This record gives sequence, C-alpha cells and structure tokens, in this order.
Amino acid sequence: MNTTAPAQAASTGEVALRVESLGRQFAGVKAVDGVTLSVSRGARLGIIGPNGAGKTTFFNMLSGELKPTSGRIEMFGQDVTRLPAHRRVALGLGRTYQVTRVLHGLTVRENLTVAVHGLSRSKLGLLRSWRAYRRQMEQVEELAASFGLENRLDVLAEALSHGEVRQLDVCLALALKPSILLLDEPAAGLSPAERVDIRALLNRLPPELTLILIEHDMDVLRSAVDEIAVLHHGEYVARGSVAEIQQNELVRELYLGKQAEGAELPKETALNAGTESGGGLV
Ligand SMILES: Nc1ncnc2c1ncn2[C@@H]1O[C@H](COP(=O)(O)OP(=O)(O)OP(=O)(O)O)[C@@H](O)[C@H]1O
Repeated sequence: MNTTAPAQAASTGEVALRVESLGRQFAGVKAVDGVTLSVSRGARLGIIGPNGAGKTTFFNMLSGELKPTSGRIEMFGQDVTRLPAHRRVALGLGRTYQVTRVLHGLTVRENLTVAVHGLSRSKLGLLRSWRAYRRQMEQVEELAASFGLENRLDVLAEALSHGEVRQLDVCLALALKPSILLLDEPAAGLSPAERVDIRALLNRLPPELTLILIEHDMDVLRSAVDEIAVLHHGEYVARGSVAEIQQNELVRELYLGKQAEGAELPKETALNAGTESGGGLV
C-alpha cells in the first residue's frame, strides 16, 4: 500500500476554483444541490460519493458542458458560470472523461500532436513555420517522456493496453497546459499493476496544477490527493483528509449502511468494494 502523501502538490492559498450554491436539477431530480466549496491553487481534491451522488454532473458544470440551474462558478476569481466550455479551456481548465477521448486510429504521437496543436494560436502555424512545427514535436516528445509513453509514440492507440490509454488520456488533457485539471475516474477498470502506473503518473503532475479527481480507488486517492469531498444525493456532506473521511461516521453510514456500525473498512480499497463488477460505492 502506498501511503505517500501527495508531496508534490503546492497549495498556495490562492483560490483556483470556487463554487457557490451550485445546483443542477433534471426534472424532479436534484443531481447537484447547493454545493459550495473552494479549492486552492495547487491543491489536490478527491471527490467521492455513492452511485448517482452527482459527481459527474458536478464536473460537467465545472467544465461548462452542463448549465447549472442555480449558483456560481469562479476560476481564479473570475465568474465563469456562463462561459462555454472552450472559453474555460482557454482560461486553464482541462479534463478527462469516464469514456476516453483518445483517437484509437491514430498513433500516440499523432494523438498528442492533435492535442498540442490545439494550443497553437494559428491553426495554419504548422504549415507556415518549420520552427513552430519543431517546437510542437518537441512538446509532444517531452509530454510523452514525462508520463512514461516515450517508447510508445509510434504505436497505434488501439494497440495500447487499457492502462496506457488512461495515461494517454491524462497526457492529452495536460497538452493544453491547464491550471486546473479535472480527472474523472482515471483508474476505472484498470488492473492492480496499471493502477500503480496511474498513481505514479498522478504523482508526476506539475506541483502548481490544481487537481480535482473523481476516483473509486482509495489507494489512488491516498497517493494523489490531500483532501476528499463527499457528495451524497447531490449534496456536499463532508470534507477532510483521506484518513478523516475514512473514519467519518456519516460517510461510513452512507456507504455501508447501518449494518456496518462497528465494522472496519478494508485497508486497501476502503470505499470501493465491488467497483469492478459495476456495484461500486463511489
Ligand atoms: N442528463 C440527465 N438527465 C436526467 N437525469 C440525470 C442526467 N444526468 C444525471 N442524471 C441524474 O442525476 C443524478 C446524479 O447523476 P451523476 O451521473 O452526476 O452521478 P454520479 O455520482 O456521477 O454517479 P456514478 O458514480 O454512477 O457515475 C442521478 O440520479 C442521475 O440519474
């Protein structure tokens, strides 16, 4: 078990993201219900909650893919509540999805090139300037090397292992040099060995990056985040260190029910029993 604290994170106290009374209703369902929280620049926050708790809806509102029915979202003090997703990307928001955005018919290098090219001011830059082209190729290689994909650059994405696809997914999000990165279950469906790789990758993220991570795996959370926020029925019910959340009576009850009173949560995957079978608690 890796109990290493996310030592690389460098929280400065400056607020990177703040949401106030954020809500989203679907017909009669309050998917997210009046969530108020803030995340400092460089902080690493995990989001957990039982199935249907509102985690993905929360992310979709942060990234601008879903309009809130109430509340406000600020990035670095700027109100972004009404900004479309691409404007938030331009302000430094990156994300991954439960379903990968990797283009399987392209190589790793081509996938990364497309992502890095998204940064270039002129879409014709590649054609116009050899120097710009060289710079982008260097960026692709640096990115791949930073996250252990340097020997896989010319491999088709469809030939990658599931774990490598997840790694590439994170690399693609990082190609846009985000200040705030939202990762949606990066370890979902991975083997134990692949989970070790994804933990290593998360520990190599730039220290100044603000990370918000929806994740089932408590080992991943333990090694990647310094705090966890808990959602339940759309409400924000608790926040604390990983250890505090594991010991939190309310959280234990929400996950395990009354019959769990007095029961010890398993040490390795405390809140994620059954996730592989689709019966996950987070
Ligand atoms: N587009 C939608 N239309 C109607 N209801 C929705 C929609 N999206 C989400 N919901 C409902 O909102 C609630 C929260 O869903 P959400 O997917 O955000 O939860 P979650 O915590 O991400 O769940 P999971 O862990 O299963 O991914 C659920 O009751 C869900 O059925």
